[in-house]
Amino acid sequence: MKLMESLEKWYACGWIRAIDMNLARYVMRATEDEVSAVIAGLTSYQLGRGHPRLDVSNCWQDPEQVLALPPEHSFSPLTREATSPHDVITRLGTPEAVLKQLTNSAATQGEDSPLVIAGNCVYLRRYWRYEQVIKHGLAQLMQTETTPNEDRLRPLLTQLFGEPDSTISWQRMACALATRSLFSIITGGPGTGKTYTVVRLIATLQALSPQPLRIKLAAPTGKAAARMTESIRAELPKLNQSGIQFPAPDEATTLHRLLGTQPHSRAFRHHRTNPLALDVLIVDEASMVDVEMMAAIVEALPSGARLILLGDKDQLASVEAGAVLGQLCRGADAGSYAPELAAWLGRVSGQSIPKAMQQAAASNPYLQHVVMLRTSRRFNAEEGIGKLAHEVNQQQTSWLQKWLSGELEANEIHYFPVRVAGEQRFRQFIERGFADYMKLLSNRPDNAADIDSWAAQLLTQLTEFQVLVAVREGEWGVRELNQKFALWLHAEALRGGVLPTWYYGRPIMITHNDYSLNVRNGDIGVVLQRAADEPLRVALWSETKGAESRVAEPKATSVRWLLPSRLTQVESVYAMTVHKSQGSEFKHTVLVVPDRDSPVLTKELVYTGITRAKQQFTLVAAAPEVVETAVLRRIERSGGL
Ligand SMILES: Nc1ncnc2c1ncn2[C@@H]1O[C@H](COP(=O)(O)OP(=O)(O)OP(=O)(O)O)[C@@H](O)[C@H]1O
Repeated sequence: MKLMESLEKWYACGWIRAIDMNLARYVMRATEDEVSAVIAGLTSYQLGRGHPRLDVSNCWQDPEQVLALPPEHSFSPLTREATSPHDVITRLGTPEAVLKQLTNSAATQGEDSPLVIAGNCVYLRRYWRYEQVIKHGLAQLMQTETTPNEDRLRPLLTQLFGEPDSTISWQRMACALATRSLFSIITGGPGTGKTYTVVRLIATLQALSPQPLRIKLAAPTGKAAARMTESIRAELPKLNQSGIQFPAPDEATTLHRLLGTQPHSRAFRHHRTNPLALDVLIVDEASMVDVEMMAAIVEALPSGARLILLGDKDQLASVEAGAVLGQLCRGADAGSYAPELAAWLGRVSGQSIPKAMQQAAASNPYLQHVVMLRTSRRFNAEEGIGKLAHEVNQQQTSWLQKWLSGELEANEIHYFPVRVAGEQRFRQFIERGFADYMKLLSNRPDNAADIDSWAAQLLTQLTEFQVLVAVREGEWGVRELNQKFALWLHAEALRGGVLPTWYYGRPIMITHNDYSLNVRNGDIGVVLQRAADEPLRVALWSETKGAESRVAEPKATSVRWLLPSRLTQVESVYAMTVHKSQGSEFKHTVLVVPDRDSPVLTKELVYTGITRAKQQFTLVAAAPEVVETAVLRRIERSGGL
């Protein structure tokens, strides 16, 4: 079989996407070179899995593993006829021969060729360009020195963080470091004080600037932006009470809104020649930002503006290509600061950077601009959610095994073994979890004036108990569990046992952006009737007002109503995927791990699930060994930043 025929077979089996095959066919027509065509198809396929490039040497070492082929659940009868990844790779030639052939191919030559080679890696040109924009943009920001006068900074830090004591305050260090250049990252797990620090950083930057700075706050999703606004709103009065006054920033907005989406176009309104009007851009939940968005942010920054990224580097990366924050923070746990920088930080903070964290030449240059916050103020690192999150993040399974086997008593965290999803005990658990929601649902006020606040209560109630799942399909997938939960919870109302698409009390998640309706992917709503004789309507939070509203002003909660017929892409949200839960927190978070292992079960996924919990976390899993295997698997995203 010819190489292209093998690829066609993979496509017919559903192993690769139409877009991957079409690119391979296009390159084949344009170059008549099978090697270039197959590599183009594989590069596109890897992109669909979140990798901005195909790492040839890596892939050649273990093609099945690197390409995750054949897929876990390949039901196509054609599968038996498909050539193995190992066979296809071997027939392409050695990595050196393939790279040489690609270098001489029309597929990589000229400004408009579809592929680019960089070292041992192959990129689709667009994604190579995104990485270049980020690399060059960040390099420029990092090189722009803005080191303030030490005698001015030192007292400011003391005023904001108190007198230095013997315990190193990474928050103080983060604030100091961010004043030195136009780029910085503050990373840390939940409750480590990223918001606490950034509010003080805003105060510091305003105090150091001769004129008021235009500071913008943004996040990748509407939910994350709303949470950022809330966290900052809660933190501001504490500072103001201690006598520190500074102009409050506007409410956080989504990155899409900030950059200005345009109908039917990937391009934003703000870019290199029409930059944003701001002096400081602070991006929260930066782990969710993919390479394309990061390139757009960097391009749209006006000259002289500062970029500050906040986020948890250990969380799942965006489903789109690239794990930007993870790559920029490579090595942040160990820390690495140049001695000259460490000395300066020591002088302005009154505390010393540990010797082990001082190195003349760090392998990752971004680390000079990264501070990792290490102490959670919300969770106790020694027990409960904090301990579990820590052990999972460190991929330590001995404590986990003890907990899963019931040997350890633990507060806040519960392990609930469930063999099959239909189990009565599981049903009762779910019914208990949604009991308050269901009760509220059955208590619709008679007075029309109270309807909006009742709907707001219901929307708030949906953040009290949330089931998160790892996979979409199968008994433990989001689709089947949502159906099951709906039938359990609404058994009486749905007498025939059939679920209509729209029914009273259905909680929904919007699954795509619709700018004409002002709804965003990830927005949560609930289907209600404002009165018995009224049609069903979807209640949603009214979106934040962006630039018109200041964080210092009290939050005006409002609900808006849409007819279901206007919403074309929604899902029920009794359960949601861990990916969709990023940027949100729930009082009681339940993570459901399927009964069989799969490559999507990773420590990043489990960690992200656990850290969505504010007060209680329940792990539902049929087999503890699947959880352990997941914790031992890391996501390796190839990228060139
Ligand atoms: N140095 C500190 N002194 C006193 N309180 C602090 C300090 N740092 C943080 N806190 C408090 O700890 C809580 C968590 O901090 P914060 O919300 O800033 O964390 P975070 O990293 O932004 O959390 P997340 O992103 O998970 O919401 C807040 O109530 C904050 O006021």
